[in-house]
Amino acid sequence: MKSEIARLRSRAGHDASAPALPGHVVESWQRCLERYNLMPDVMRPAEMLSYHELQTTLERHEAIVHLALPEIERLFQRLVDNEYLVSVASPQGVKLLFRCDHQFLGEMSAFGVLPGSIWSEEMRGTNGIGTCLKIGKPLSIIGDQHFNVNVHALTCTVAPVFGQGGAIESVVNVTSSRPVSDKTARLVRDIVERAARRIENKYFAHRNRRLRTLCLSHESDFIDIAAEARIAIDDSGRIVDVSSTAPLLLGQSREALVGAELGALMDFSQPLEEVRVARTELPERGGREIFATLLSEPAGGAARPAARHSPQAAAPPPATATTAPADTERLLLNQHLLEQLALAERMLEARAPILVQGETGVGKTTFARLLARRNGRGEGDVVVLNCAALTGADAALDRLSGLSNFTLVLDHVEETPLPTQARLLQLLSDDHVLNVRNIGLLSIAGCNLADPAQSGRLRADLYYRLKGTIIDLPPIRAMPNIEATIHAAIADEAMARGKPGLVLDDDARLILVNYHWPGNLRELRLAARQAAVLAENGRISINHLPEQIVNQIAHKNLSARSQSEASRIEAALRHNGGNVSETARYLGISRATLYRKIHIRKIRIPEG
Ligand SMILES: Nc1ncnc2c1ncn2[C@@H]1O[C@H](COP(=O)(O)OP(=O)(O)OP(=O)(O)O)[C@@H](O)[C@H]1O
Repeated sequence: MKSEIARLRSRAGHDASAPALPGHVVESWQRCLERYNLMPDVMRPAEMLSYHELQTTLERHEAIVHLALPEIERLFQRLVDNEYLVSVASPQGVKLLFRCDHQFLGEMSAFGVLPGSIWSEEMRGTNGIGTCLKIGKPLSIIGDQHFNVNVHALTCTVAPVFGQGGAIESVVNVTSSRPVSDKTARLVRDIVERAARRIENKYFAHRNRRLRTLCLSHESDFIDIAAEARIAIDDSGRIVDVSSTAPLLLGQSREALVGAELGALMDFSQPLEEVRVARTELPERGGREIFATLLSEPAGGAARPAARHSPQAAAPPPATATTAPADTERLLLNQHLLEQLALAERMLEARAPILVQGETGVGKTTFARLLARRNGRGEGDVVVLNCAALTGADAALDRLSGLSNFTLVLDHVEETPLPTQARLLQLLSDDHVLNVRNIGLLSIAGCNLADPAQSGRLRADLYYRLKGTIIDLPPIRAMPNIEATIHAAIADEAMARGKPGLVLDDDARLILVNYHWPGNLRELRLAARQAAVLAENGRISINHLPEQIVNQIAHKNLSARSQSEASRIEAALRHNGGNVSETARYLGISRATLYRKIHIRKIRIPEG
């Protein structure tokens, strides 16, 4: 074997005295030389999909792309300081999702690492994505383990995401062009693998959303979605689908598991639908404990098929309800938002009600719709009610009581008229009924309902019925990295107008960073749109920004960075008529802190 490797090394133009190669690299090199007839020093022209082909491919893989998006963002945020590029590839090796620091992008594109680039082993030789697709295992391809000498600077760590029947559905990949220590490589591999398992488990829940699915774990708290295995069961209690981790957890092959009776495999002491968590021990696994929890059930009870096509579920939506439109918005998914989304998704899956609250324009409705759409109950099964416009006797509420299997979004819940509050409470009070009818409950409030100043808008019993998990979406001015949010909004609007790579002049940037954004994301989006439309010669200057924003800030000395906070505080004080308490609340800081900042920065408090 040693001489074989040396022979391969010299045939592949590599240093024959270098450390031993892992087996998967040797086998891949063999394929490159003997099967694909590749030459190590000849790079074929970068194989790329056209823009149109990439869009079509993205649409084809829409479900997994959608589910992978938050994971990719999370991975990127974790690894960004180490200059990693994060991507998700299709089963054909096409980089579909792509997240990379823009400073690093030029360097990566020189290696042909771009959105839409194809990284099959046949075309590119040994590489993370291509070799993972061949062998179906997580792996790293480090530096000169790549077959082609032109990409020896890269280190790629990858993990497959498995779908139906154990086929690879996508590959999660992180790439760096910096030397990586063994310890870092191991850590990164663990992070990537866990991300792949989380995507896989979400995808499992999505594709089996019409079936009863069980979540299995060695831990009874089910906190770590990456450590869970999942199985889907049909009406007769037979296993019809298993996640890639199920064979390992249950000590049986996929082939043995699919088609088996759940009851013959595991003996739970209580019926699963009656308990939150059931426990069993498997003799095959040395009596090791396994915990199971019911993840989803088709509507109408355990042993019945989903009610999606039943006359009830197919009834037209109530008159004042709107079915949530397809989520076509290009969202700015920052770390905080992604974490909130992941938390809310998990809680909604566990049938806990969610209350989304925040100021105008922070994205509450968008968040709720995105969440409802992702909530394993299927696209289209979302009913949005504008509570401010409902009367207690509204026919929409009557019709609601006949529907099953959907996510109910209650918008402007703090403005619900009192008679409607009573009726809503009546409809939503029975937890058991909501579970059996498979109804997810999501409310949106334009204020903090727990705030003493706001409490009393809702009856206490209804508030506690809807409260569940609270998601507070922050205003832009309270975001830790306002600048990144602004740049992302500009880049997005620029892209949508076919003007990628627009640059913000320094003055324009300082104005946007210093502004306090009372209209939040709505206002930012519109300002970014105006700037992108009016920009000339690839630059956005002060003249391209909305005049009223410029007027509020322009008289400041914008060249001083320290002005950032001072101007934001001054603008916030003006916005609140000089009232310090209101302004402190508005900025999310204490009154004492605000006074201290006013004193240090010598800020003038405007007359009320
Ligand atoms: N995550 C996001 N990324 C980018 N833009 C967003 C995001 N969320 C919302 N927006 C933009 O902000 C606008 C307002 O969002 P949305 O209607 O969800 O806010 P809201 O908090 O419900 O506002 P209101 O309380 O006034 O109804 C949207 O039309 C969208 O353009």
